Amino acid sequence: MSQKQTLSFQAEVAQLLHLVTHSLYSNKEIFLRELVSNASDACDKLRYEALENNALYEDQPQLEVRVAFDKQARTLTITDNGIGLSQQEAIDNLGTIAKSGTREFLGRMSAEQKTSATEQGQLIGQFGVGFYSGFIVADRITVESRRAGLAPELGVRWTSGGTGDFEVEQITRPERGTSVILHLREDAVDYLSTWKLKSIIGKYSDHISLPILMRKEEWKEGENNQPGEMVLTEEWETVNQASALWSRPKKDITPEQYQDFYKQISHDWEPPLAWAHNRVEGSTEYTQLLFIPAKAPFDLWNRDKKAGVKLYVKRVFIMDDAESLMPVYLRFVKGVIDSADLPLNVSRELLQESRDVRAIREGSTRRVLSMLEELARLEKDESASEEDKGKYARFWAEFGAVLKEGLGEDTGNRDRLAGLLRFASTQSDLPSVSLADYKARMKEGQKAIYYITAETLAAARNSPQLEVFRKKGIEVLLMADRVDEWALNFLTEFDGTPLQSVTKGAFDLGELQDEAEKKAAEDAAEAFKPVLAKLKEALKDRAEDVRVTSRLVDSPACLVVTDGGMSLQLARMLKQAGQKVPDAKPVLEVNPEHALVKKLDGSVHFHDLAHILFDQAVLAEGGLPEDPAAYVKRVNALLA
Ligand SMILES: Nc1ncnc2c1ncn2[C@@H]1O[C@H](COP(=O)(O)OP(=O)(O)OP(=O)(O)O)[C@@H](O)[C@H]1O
Repeated sequence: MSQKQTLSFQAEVAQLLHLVTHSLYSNKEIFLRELVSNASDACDKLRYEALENNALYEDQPQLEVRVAFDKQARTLTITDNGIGLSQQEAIDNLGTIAKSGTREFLGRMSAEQKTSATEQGQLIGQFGVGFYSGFIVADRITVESRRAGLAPELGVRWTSGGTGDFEVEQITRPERGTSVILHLREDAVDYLSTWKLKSIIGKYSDHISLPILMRKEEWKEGENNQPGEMVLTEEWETVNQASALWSRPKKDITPEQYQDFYKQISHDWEPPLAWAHNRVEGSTEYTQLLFIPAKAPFDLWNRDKKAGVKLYVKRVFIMDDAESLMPVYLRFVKGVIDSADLPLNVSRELLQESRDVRAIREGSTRRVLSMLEELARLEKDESASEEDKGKYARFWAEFGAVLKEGLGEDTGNRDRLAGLLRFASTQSDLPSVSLADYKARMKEGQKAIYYITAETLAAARNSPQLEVFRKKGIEVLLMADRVDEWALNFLTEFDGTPLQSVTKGAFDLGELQDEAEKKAAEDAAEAFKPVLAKLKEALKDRAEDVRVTSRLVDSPACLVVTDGGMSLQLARMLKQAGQKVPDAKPVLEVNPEHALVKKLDGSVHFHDLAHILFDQAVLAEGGLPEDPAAYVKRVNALLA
């Protein structure tokens, strides 16, 4: 390519650019953080590639980022001597967005048009606009670059006004690496100031492990009675600390620095809920700096998304999607792990097999669980601030459902995870009941932790199955997260007490029922036998069994499944997702005390009533009658 080419942005980029320039107004300065971060990534990449090919350093082994401005030309330029871009890479990387979930994100942004610009800005910030954030302050961006290892003539100039298209052409560029030249908008000229730029770099990029250089300024006395001013000299000075934050001693780092670092690596605008910074010694040595965010990212449910923990080896960046470092159910954790033992050229395959990596992963998982346990402890700590007390509830609201995946995924830590669970219950509208709280409130003689799963909390709360529990004042945990049913399969007991679904298995409150109640139930069952036999016959295609129950108080009937069977709700969910579900019939339980059930005996409508009972039990449980029209017909026949 020697000719200038004009190319169109991928549709998503054009959309994103529009959002960027319209929503990020209130937090303009982040553009510098993004561009410096890209420059630093480019240097990391060079260092990593150079492990195999030292020649890539050419004659410049000292990696650095330079920030310079030109008041006359109204430009701000960020230059790095990192890996650089080939022409094709410039077209591919600066014209498209490779991130997974982009389309969903943009869809959501347009769906949330009504939210305030600030909120939109936060969402975009989280998404990470990266390079394109330059257009917040620039009405034109020129990128000049040459990839390390390519001849000087194979440089590239990319330029765009940030609307529909961009131009690329071949240039000669002796220096390796990239310059991003921002042609500032009129309202962004205050960035043409050493003081301003230094303060932004200090705020966001201090920890970047490369030196960030700016030209030194000097005071120059005015001549001919003119006032003096600061002028730029030819000398460059380092304006950041240039030492990786995590490699500094804890005592030298302020909470603000931790928070700023977190914002830098996560693109989050909110400070994290908690962090842990430790040097782990022993057979495997590494440093971990891990953060728990306060807000879930837009793609939390994408289990394939990039993990949030970056891997470094002796402060050299290795990779940032090292899922081997964190289990999937902790995919919301952000941070850095810096190993002292792994080889620098560690490959993905090696990562998966390495004993060191396994030790790091286990250690980091335990560390995250400790952080969460500490937040949970603060909830009940009288001396904690209101903010600290509320942190675990905030965490749970954002990430609770993800953490539950761990019950199935991480058997080794199941007990600790169980301690972190929180639920709504018949005694608490808020999802704030822990299994330990529940146990402490159990009735005398109560042998199990009772729970119910349903499609919504309201459906769970109003389920007929809870009637007798209410009557007896026994608490039942209410669950309506999609993962609950699956996750609870893995948790059969807590601290020696079994968990029991109130919709599964035969009803047995054990010692919670007194002898008289048991006797009355047995008598009723005995007296009801002939009717049961008829019901079984009438419903033989739909119900596995029909039996008398004392779990109901106000409702005539309900459906249950056998112990260990799949709940009707899960079966429905799987069917909706197009999965095969074993065809198991539920058990119909009837309340012999209910007027409608009493009416059955000797009724001329016996057959219709039997089916209505069954269909109503389906409805009450959140499902639909198999044949809704037939149901309506039967009810109408009785009403007429
Ligand atoms: N200074 C640079 N040197 C080399 N390549 C760069 C530079 N800046 C950007 N790029 C390339 O452009 C791509 C897009 O950059 P952008 O900042 O939009 O996203 P990203 O860096 O991949 O994602 P994120 O900002 O969320 O980390 C980068 O992945 C990189 O390949």
